[in-house]
Amino acid sequence: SKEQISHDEYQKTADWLMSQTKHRPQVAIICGSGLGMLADTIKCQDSFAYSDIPGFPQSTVQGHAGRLVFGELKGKSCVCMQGRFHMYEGHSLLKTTFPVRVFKLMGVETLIVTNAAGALADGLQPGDIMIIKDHINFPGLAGLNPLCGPNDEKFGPRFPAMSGCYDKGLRCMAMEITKQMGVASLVQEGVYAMVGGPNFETIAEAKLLHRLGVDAVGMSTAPEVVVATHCGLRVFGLSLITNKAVKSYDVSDRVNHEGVLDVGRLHSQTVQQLVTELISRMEINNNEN
Ligand SMILES: Nc1nc2ncn(CCNC(CO)CO)c2c(=O)[nH]1
Repeated sequence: SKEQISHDEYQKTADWLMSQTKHRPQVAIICGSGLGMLADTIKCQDSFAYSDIPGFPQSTVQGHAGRLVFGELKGKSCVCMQGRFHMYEGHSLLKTTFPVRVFKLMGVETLIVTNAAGALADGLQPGDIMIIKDHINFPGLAGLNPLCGPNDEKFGPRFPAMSGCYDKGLRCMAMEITKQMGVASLVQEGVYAMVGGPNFETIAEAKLLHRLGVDAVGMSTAPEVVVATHCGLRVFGLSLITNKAVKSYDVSDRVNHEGVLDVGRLHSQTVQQLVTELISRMEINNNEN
């Protein structure tokens, strides 16, 4: 039978975390492959290994630490996932998106997701940043969706709309920040596609995705954004482009994870600066929860 996670299980994890830290985060950040050092810039940290958090899945991918870091970034209370969960690890989509609902129950209002992705658009090069304008959730289109099963009305509606799920205001703010950082030439908006993985896509699959209007491809992010949108979080997403997807049979290039992590480490500074500046500028509703 289909795995279900009860509201109480989310609540239990949220309550445990709120008993362990005084921080009440307004912003949650999910760090993608090689981008975990963003968490290291958080001030007054309280951090927890995923293995110590009741109900949390375990990270198994190189480049994904497995720590939940609470603290302050530019005066804003944040929680950062140093290491995310992927469908290809064998986690159910309920497990990969479990933290999002826990963040919601802790009072988080904005989710920032980052990932490493392969470029399909010709104008995107390794080291570039793609601000996610929208996504295509291929597993979700085939019914691999974290919202499948009974709907929990306490989180959101049975049939949630997804149009405009990547907040326009935050996207405009981010574009403005990249101009002021002097890196606007490395940044563009685009469509992100999630594929299941763990294998990288074939040449025919890369050509198909490109033909379908996809700009960057990865193996994460869409499920977390679907769950975040369902429960009313504001979402901002970006992809660090770590390599170009192979779209031609004439080349012998092959993508590998080590290369993905190398580019991630090389360019994590720019991602970190952009995300930190975005957090410092975003208005936060100081409504008491
Ligand atoms: N061509 C291509 N290049 C990529 N660079 C990063 N990713 C995202 C997947 N990241 C995995 C493997 O590095 C780890 O989560 C991809 C991808 O899916 N395809």
